[in-house]
Amino acid sequence: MSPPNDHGEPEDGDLVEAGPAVEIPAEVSEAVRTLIRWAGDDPDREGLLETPRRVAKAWREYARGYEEDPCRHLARTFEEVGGYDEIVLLKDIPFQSHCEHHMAPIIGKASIAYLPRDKVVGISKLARVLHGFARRLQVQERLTAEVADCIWQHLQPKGVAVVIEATHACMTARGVNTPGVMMTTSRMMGTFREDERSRREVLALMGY
Ligand SMILES: Nc1nc2c(ncn2[C@@H]2O[C@H](COP(=O)(O)OP(=O)(O)OP(=O)(O)O)[C@@H](O)[C@H]2O)c(=O)[nH]1
Ligand SMILES: [Zn+2]
Repeated sequence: MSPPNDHGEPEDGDLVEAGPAVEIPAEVSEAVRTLIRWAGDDPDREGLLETPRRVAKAWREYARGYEEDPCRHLARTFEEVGGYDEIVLLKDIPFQSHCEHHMAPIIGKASIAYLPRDKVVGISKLARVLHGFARRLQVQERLTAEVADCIWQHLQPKGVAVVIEATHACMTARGVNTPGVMMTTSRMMGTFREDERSRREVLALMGY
């Protein structure tokens, strides 16, 4: 089953609803109705009649990252930056994802930094790359690695540092039921991995 291709603008990560043209396959509606029955309720009662459509629409949004290659946002770069050769950091970017084990929300923030070699990218693009990978079924480790690898490959910088902190609803709202606990992951590449002073500097800028 292929996702709808009616998105065009706005781009991935923008806070909009899936468009009205979204067609919901009968098998998706039926799957949600089955889940409602499994949960112990009646999918034909009035309050739940529209729920399969709403859930399907919501999942088109949660899974928008599958509709594109998030690294495409790094295609447009700038070389004229007045000789700037220090760290570029986008700090505390809020994001939402879903864990691939329980399809439960992962809610957190990411700090993304790189040390440019000969080109920089429009700063919003770092957040777009993050959202493109986050709007998929994920584990936090892979999300962290995918964002860092994408920047490393497409900007060929001297260093990349990505730190993500998130809460996992599968831990806070079920299972081990431990609210308030955060998971932290990081990926350091190039200078930030090899040079202790650079690593400390970027972590300090991020507030760690
Ligand atoms: N490493 C990692 N683990 C995750 C992530 N998201 C969820 N998990 C964990 O994935 C694990 C799945 O464990 P399973 O034993 O297969 O599933 P489960 O029986 O539902 O486990 P519990 O959550 O402990 O009830 C759990 O320990 C989750 O906390 C993530 O992003 N990274
Ligand atoms: Zn989970």
